[in-house]
Amino acid sequence: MKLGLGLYKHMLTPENFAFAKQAGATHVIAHLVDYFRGGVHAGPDDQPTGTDWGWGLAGDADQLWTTDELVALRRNVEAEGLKLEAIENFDPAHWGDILIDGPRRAQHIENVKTIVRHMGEAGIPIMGYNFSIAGVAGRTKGNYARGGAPAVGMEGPYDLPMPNGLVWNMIVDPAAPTRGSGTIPAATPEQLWDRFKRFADDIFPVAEQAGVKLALHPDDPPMPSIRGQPRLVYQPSLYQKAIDLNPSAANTLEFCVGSLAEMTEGDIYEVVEHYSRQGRLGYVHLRNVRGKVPTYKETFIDDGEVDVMRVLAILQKNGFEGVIIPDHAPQMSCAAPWHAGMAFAMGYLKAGLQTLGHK
Ligand SMILES: O=C(O)[C@@H](O)[C@@H](O)[C@H](O)[C@H](O)CO
Repeated sequence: MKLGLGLYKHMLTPENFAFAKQAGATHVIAHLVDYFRGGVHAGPDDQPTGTDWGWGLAGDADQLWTTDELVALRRNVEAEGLKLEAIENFDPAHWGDILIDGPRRAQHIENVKTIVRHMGEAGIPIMGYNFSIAGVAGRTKGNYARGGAPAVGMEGPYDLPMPNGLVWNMIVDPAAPTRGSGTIPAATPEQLWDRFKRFADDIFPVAEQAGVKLALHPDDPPMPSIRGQPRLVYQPSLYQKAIDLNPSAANTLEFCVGSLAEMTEGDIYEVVEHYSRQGRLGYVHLRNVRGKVPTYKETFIDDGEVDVMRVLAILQKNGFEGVIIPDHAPQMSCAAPWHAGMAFAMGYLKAGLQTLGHK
């Protein structure tokens, strides 16, 4: 097992790569979608929570990530003595119509094929993704964690219908907020699973050929529906449905222990055992929480309901050799809230890995 650090797009800098290295990381997971562009956020280093118009503006629909820029990113990470393990999240501007089965679905499928091929050419092995219509929506922020540290959680369901022009909690039609253009029709769970199966059937063969694995994140937060739209993996057993849907070696999991622990069903240790035994974990988000949806709260990694050391031991027992990242953490009261919170989480994970014999 290897320790990594996830960095948002605006944090992909030599200084933050050096921070990752100093905090004990050997790998980086890079977000290339700018969640903070044109939205309402407490601050750029914070986790995005957004407003009823989501996190902010999606990217340029016509500008896919090129092989050259992916190679440059990988080389920048390697220049600091780290490895680039994965890119996390497609840009809703590039793939949104796959999620809502919109008129540009065929083009968006070609976009994803192109991005996956470019990743293979650039030598980046994993693409983390979150197959969700409403996206990471409905989270709240508060002084939820130890010592009143700012953290993310949920304060109840979030059912406000999604306006047209919003997909995956980001604005894909910049004119929509001023034009007012109605709401997206509610899909059915069957329709969502059909969209996922068609995506899998179209993309996994291309990913296999490109030498890239796709890693599916569970719903965050893992509610059966958010904003009137169904969710795909909101209970642990649904991860198995996603795995069984397509036997491709490219079909792996972005195994978020925090989101899984927020689910109302399952025993987290049995869940970790069940999925790590199958050898289908692309990489792991290892963070801690108290409570379940719709009112869970994120905690410092040592202070939640999950015995993180026990999770590490199960992953080790089942031979997981991939990357583990804290994903996100409560912020700490000091000059560098995000970095301090992340450093605490990294130190804890590093100690846990060392107790299992990892350097
Ligand atoms: O704030 C964050 O970074 C999280 O919301 C992500 O872990 C997100 O859940 C994943 O990237 C999947 O979309």
